[in-house]
Amino acid sequence: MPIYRYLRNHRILLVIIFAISIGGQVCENIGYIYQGNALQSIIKLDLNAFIRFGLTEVVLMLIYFVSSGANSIVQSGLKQVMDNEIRNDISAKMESISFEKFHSNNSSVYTSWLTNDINQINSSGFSAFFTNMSSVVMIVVSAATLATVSYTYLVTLIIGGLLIYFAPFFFKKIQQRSSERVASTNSEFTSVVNDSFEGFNSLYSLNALHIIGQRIIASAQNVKKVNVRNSIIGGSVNLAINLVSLFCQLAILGQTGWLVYQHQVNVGALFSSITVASGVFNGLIMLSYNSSTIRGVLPIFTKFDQFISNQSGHELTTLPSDNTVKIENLTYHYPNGTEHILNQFTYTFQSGGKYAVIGESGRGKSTLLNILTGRLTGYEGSVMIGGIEYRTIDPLTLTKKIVYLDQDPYIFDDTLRFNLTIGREISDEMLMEVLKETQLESWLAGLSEGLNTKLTQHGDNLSGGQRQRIALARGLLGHPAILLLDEGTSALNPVMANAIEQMLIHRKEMTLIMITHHLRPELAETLDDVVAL
Ligand SMILES: Nc1ncnc2c1ncn2[C@@H]1O[C@H](COP(=O)(O)OP(=O)(O)OP(=O)(O)O)[C@@H](O)[C@H]1O
Repeated sequence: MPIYRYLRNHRILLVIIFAISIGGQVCENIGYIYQGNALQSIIKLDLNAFIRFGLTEVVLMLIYFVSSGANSIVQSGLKQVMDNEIRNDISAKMESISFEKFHSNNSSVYTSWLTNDINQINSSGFSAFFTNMSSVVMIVVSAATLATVSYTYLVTLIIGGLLIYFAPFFFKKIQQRSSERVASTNSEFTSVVNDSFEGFNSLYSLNALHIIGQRIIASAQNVKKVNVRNSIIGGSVNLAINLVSLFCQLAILGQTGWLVYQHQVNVGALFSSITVASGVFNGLIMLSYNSSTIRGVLPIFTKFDQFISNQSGHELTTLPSDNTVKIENLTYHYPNGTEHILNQFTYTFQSGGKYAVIGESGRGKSTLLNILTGRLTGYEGSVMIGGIEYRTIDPLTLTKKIVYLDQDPYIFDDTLRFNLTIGREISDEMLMEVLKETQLESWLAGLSEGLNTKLTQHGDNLSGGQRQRIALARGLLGHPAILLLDEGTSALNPVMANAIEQMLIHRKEMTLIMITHHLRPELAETLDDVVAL
């Protein structure tokens, strides 16, 4: 089972938790025996023995409470560690995910994985495992305690135990389906909430902010419905187990009554036996219930594993020095679309050449750049860099050479420095140089905290032109061999746009392919070619 993958990494802590559980449980059970002895003493009117047995029981119970408390502290720390291990595993796989694979889900789905799903694994997986561990200890220690009173109890315990443990297996499939429904509805809900808030600006201008509440409430109703259904299923399983347990406890009561009647045990032992026997059955109920809860989190792991395992099998991770991009008979159609885009397009972009791509809206300009950057892979025809077919190259390797700046560059909720370096080691001198090239120098001079100025997510505290230039600056800092610009200067005034375009054109080694809707004559003159789609 996948949760054991994570538990196995912490064997020593698990042994400690197990040992504390056994110690605590032994104390609790001996405590019950002393309680029975105290009762028996008072029946015989032996006050001294009653106090002695009573006090011993109190001490034993205190030890049990302290050990339980200590155990839950250790368990809670360990659960957090394991939650983070799962998050790390998913994040690590994201480092090599293909562009298409990532976009096969809405980004809020990943948010839901790392929040809702991990919370569910924590509460229904790891917590249930620890409860199971103490249940097993409770069952074994309590059964052993009962056996010291009479071996005949063991027969009833074994039959009852099997019935209680296996009762939920009748509900296994229905429970699994219900838990899959809960996980997918939770992720849909996160997606709707995200989408509604992301659309705030558009809804605000349309005076339709009430739509946010409407969509969220409609989706929340679904969450409620599947959770209620899930609780009904869980409740039915519990009811079945509790009925079996009640039957078994009655059997133990009858058996104990018979032993007392036969003078084989005294009234004190009868009292302890019934208390300890209820411990066995409670342990069995918890074991059975939690085992089915653990099975319920399996679909979450299956979902993670399926997503993670279907990575692309491209082998090539180094590229030739020749950066000529040769396209032959290229046609693409989106998996969810019907039309053929770029019908049999053939063209060669020379290494170091400067190109503009023009064409009416919808002709496939952005699609072409997405293919050239390796983001879209399922094309027909051939695309080669330095004579090597793209299909044989790992798409992430292509991004080492090719930088693509799309129409909507993302600004992180972090400093200007981070937004430029993205964690790369780059000197301040180099940052200043690129800021000068992208005409951001005078803007930087006005920032009180300079490179350490905080930018907000999506760059809400920036103009469209500033966002474009920051994105261009961080792209140039990667020293791309090929720069693909999708309307990269559209938000700039013509003077600034011209200055930046000329700076890019003067980078001799770099191939520049830029989509533009407004090809100014002075730009067209300086280009090697204008590709019309
Ligand atoms: N993710 C997608 N799924 C399905 N169809 C898409 C997708 N993206 C684009 N298309 C379709 O592909 C066609 C080409 O789109 P593309 O964005 O490449 O055109 P474009 O020439 O860049 O347009 P624009 O100048 O308006 O940006 C369009 O008909 C568009 O509807």
